[in-house]
Amino acid sequence: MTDSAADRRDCLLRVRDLNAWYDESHVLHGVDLDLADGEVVTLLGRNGAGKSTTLKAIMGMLPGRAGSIEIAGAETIGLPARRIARMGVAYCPENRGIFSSLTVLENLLLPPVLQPDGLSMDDVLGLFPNLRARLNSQGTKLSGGEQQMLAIARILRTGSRILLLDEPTEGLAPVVVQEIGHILRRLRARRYTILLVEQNYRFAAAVADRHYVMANGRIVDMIRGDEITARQSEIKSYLGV
Ligand SMILES: Nc1ncnc2c1ncn2[C@@H]1O[C@H](COP(=O)(O)OP(=O)(O)OP(=O)(O)O)[C@@H](O)[C@H]1O
Repeated sequence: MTDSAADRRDCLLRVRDLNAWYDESHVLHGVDLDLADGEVVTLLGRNGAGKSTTLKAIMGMLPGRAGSIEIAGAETIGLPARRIARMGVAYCPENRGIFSSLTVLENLLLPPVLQPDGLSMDDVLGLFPNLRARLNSQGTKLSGGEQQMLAIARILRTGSRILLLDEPTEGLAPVVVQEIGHILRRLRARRYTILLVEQNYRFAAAVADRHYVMANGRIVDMIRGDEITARQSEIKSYLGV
């Protein structure tokens, strides 16, 4: 991986030799990855490869981590999650983290606005018109797709510009997956920088600029968006599909 001063300047998120542990269990073994400002990149890989752990480590949610994670040139490896959030990083967990006893509006208002360029409520609801119609519905009444949209919408208000999204399409019907894809393309057009964990490489191909493949806690390959068709059989074998 190149590492000149110019490359580092262009890099909004730069991860080097990232190691992570759950108690005694060593799960990440030297992850290296880069995201340029405005890039959408996926982490592909089989179950247990370390994709979710990579997102959690970048967000500062794992106490056991070592290596380097730079955000816009600032080292964050020793910082707690709340400080990393203030630097403009937001994490959307696989379980979506919607509070079922709160309404859509209350869920939307929950995370604090941390950066000046957070979207207004009107902007957010413009991106997610389904949510506008359901503002007073309780979290439990939402479909899986609506919950996913709410989880993404909620972090856009905070002003974060680096979005870490863990499997946003998991368990959703194909038509809803398409809607999520449409939203991610709109966020890309607005130059959000997105690192996305995905199992569905066809979906990944439609939304991302590049793809890192993970196995056994390491990045084992990088696939450019324009290579995905030519390298399809290789990708299938990486993913075991
Ligand atoms: N809270 C935890 N405590 C202990 N081990 C964990 C924990 N979470 C994940 N692991 C282990 O860490 C490894 C990496 O898991 P991770 O969730 O990052 O994989 P993944 O690539 O995201 O796959 P999946 O899609 O299955 O979540 C796996 O071996 C998993 O069993």
